[in-house]
Amino acid sequence: MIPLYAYRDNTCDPRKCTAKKLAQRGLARIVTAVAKIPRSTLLLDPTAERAVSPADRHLSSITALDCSWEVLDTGAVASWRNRRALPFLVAANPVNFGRPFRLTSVEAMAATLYILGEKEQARDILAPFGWGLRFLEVNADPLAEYAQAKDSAEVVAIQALYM
Ligand SMILES: C[S@@+](CC[C@H](N)C(=O)[O-])C[C@H]1O[C@@H](n2cnc3c(N)ncnc32)[C@H](O)[C@@H]1O
Repeated sequence: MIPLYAYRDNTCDPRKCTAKKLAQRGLARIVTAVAKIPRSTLLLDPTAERAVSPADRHLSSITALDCSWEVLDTGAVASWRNRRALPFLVAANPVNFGRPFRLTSVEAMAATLYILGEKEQARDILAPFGWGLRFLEVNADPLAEYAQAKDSAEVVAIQALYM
């Protein structure tokens, strides 16, 4: 099991916040200050240059930046070493259904867990959401391929086949 964190700045609607729901169930831990984000974590940053890949298996935890897309500013975490973007995957959540790359925090964390080989944990965190397991169904083919890749470069090459 890989520990999950979400940095929350309270800019997203708390009623729809997927990270908050995970924390309420003990499936993730919320941090409210950038300085409290573990330095060794795999930080989910859509603007990062490197893609998540099985080569990240050694990293100690996964952290999502759980804020509104409108205010997402990754400048404050630019110095974190292990920032990663997810490769092409489509959202299954009702707000952005079918939209590539724009995932909720729980979808992003589940995709990362799946690529790192923690498939059961990925299912466990998606299960509390009505649409959650649909995310794994609609992305079954790319997720299976990304999980077999050697490194970030191979993940990026596979992603090109889906775009
Ligand atoms: C912008 S927040 C939106 C949170 C949303 N309100 C919720 O309740 O889940 C989504 C976060 O998930 C992660 N994420 C989503 N899509 C991603 C992608 N394509 N690559 C890397 N991280 C991603 C990032 O940490 C991003 O900041």
